[in-house]
Amino acid sequence: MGGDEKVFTLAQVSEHNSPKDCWLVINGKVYDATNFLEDHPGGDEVLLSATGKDATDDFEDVGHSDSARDMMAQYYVGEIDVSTIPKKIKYKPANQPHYNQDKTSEFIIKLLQFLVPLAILGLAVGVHLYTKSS
Ligand code: HEM
Repeated sequence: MGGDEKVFTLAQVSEHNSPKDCWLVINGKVYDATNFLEDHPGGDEVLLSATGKDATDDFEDVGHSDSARDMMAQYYVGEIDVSTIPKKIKYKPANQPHYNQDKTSEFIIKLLQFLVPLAILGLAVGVHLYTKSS
């Protein structure tokens, strides 16, 4: 590129957010998809809802084909000033309480699962022997 490409801010791109004027930001580039809206195999609604933001993730999530990527060149209008795109908020999971670290209760349950049937069996044998002898 000769360095003469237009650089738009996200605010400028965001103004083009209607079916008659639809611009998209994908992989740092700005596309005027207005004439493509009707022909887009994924429908015009997804494209319109992808305006006013960095649509890279939405675009990539679909897993567009190489031919779809080749088509993009004809809609290219310039670059996005990346400093105007809000930084992605990384999801940071809250510190989870380390539950059940104490394995003692688990061990006692296992022990009981073994001992209780044994005790019942022992009791049954005891009762049997007792009733037989008396
Ligand atoms: C200028 C930009 C775009 C072009 C040239 C384009 C082109 C295409 C093409 C050719 C297909 C057919 C399947 C394929 O070949 O991969 C397609 C499908 C699709 N596109 Fe796009 N697309 C663009 C942007 C977007 C964006 C930003 C989104 C999401 C917000 C999107 C969502 C979809 C969906 C949901 C499908 C349908 C997938 C399916 O039903 O199998 N596209 N697109």
